[in-house]
Amino acid sequence: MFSLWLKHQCFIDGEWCDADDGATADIVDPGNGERIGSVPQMGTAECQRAIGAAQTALPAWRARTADERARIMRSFYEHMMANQEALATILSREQGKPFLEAKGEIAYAASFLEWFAEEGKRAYGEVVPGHAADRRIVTLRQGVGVVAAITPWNFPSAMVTRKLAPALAAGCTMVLKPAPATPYSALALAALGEQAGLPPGVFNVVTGDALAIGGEMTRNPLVRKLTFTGSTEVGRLLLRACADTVKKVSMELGGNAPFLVFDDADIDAAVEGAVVSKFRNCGQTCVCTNRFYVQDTVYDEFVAKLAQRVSTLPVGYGMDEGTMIGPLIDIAAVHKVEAHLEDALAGGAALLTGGKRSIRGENYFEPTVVANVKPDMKLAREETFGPLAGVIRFRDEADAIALANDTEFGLASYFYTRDIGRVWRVAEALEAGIVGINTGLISTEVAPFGGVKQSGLGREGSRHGLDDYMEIKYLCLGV
Ligand SMILES: NC(=O)C1=CN([C@@H]2O[C@H](COP(=O)(O)OP(=O)(O)OC[C@H]3O[C@@H](n4cnc5c(N)ncnc54)[C@H](OP(=O)(O)O)[C@@H]3O)[C@@H](O)[C@H]2O)C=CC1
Ligand SMILES: O=C(O)CCCC(=O)O
Repeated sequence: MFSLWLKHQCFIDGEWCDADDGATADIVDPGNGERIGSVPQMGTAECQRAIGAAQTALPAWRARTADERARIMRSFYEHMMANQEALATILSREQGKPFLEAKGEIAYAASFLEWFAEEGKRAYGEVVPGHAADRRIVTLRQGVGVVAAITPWNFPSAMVTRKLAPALAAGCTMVLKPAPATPYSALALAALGEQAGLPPGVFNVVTGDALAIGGEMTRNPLVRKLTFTGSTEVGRLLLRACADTVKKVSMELGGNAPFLVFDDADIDAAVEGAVVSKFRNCGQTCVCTNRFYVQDTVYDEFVAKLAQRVSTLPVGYGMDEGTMIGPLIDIAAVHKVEAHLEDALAGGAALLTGGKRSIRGENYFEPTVVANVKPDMKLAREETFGPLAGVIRFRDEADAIALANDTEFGLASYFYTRDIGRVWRVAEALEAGIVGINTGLISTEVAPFGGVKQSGLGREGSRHGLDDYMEIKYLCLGV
């Protein structure tokens, strides 16, 4: 079953194909260094063909009723769930996350198809009271057209469907460039979409050179929207590149999530929430907590309990039973964690648990907790994207809010308190698109996911996620 969905070719206009020059790139399991296989290393010409195919497929896909599209999407969802274990195996092997987490990601990824299949049926327009007795005003919501998508390696399945599902529901067609480290989950989705009945050209996947493919996607006037998840740095480049053809854009960029623990919080619950929000996917999630702030009076209790809990998290290969912390994606990611830890320790932080590479292999790093962290240390200023938790003290509510907002990012934030007045005050004051209150897990297909400040533009998931793939047209009727 694993190999059935392991596709080593790209998918353009309903055909499985190689790069024009036959070039390929090897894909390696980050957990054991084994070569899984190789995929085409495509460039400008192949991407241009994929965009052409998406443009050709657009009129017929757009002309179908929402219900016809929904039936195919529902079948796509069912194919995913029927193959959940095989897809999770591919995901865990190419990305490294524990198999159970990978299974969870497949269900999460599939949920977008199910949810948007239904939401597409509710893409209502409106009748606006006219401005003159002989005029009638009506709005239509129409799909934006051909969409280009660039997705990251940390959620190789869910970040695809979170973009693909609303696009399909809106009547759009898509060309996807998955991250070079994790193409197999995306290629498996192309195969499942084909089985579910997506017509040729509606969903195309090209793997290969980021600059060549990204360049074509941003330059080509047929592409009417670019949707991207990745770093803020690359997001800025893509935004600039889209300016010449004035594309609609969605940007899910970097985060620097604060996690506040007030003195009235349930500390044990806060520790559990902290572990979930920090160590999910080995800390490689844009909504992972990056900075913990704990009120003076409960600081010692919180750090002691957190360190104790973190020291019990089993590190191991993703496919091994019981693993909760898998490998990082590559050695560069390990170096980033080490640099942040070194900077903190040099500045006087105290290591409570972890602090070194694991004996499991070179991409493995022990889950780590450091106390006495200062707000100006690297681990609190930059996204670590790894299993390193640094804990900072705060005095009072105003202090906590000021510290939390002292960043150019604004994606997720979390806080624990049992004071209902504080719940409202802090939730309103935090500069973030997402606020987890007494929970460390905020992701679901039904809620609008996205950031403020330099964490991005637009929302994914929920009814707002459909809007990002639609344009409003208004009709002015003389009667
Ligand atoms: N918001 C999020 O979910 C994510 C945030 N990050 C953050 O970014 C840091 C770096 O991770 P990284 O994987 O390098 O993320 P990047 O943002 O660099 O890459 C994300 C995707 O964009 C592609 N890309 C890069 N440059 C271009 C370009 N000029 N045109 C088109 N596509 C491009 C990459 O391909 P290629 O690799 O071939 O360059 C990859 O597929 C992480 O440590 C983390 O802090 C990373 C991943 C996800
Ligand atoms: O952008 C990311 O890092 C993926 C977020 C996964 C989620 O929805 O929680």
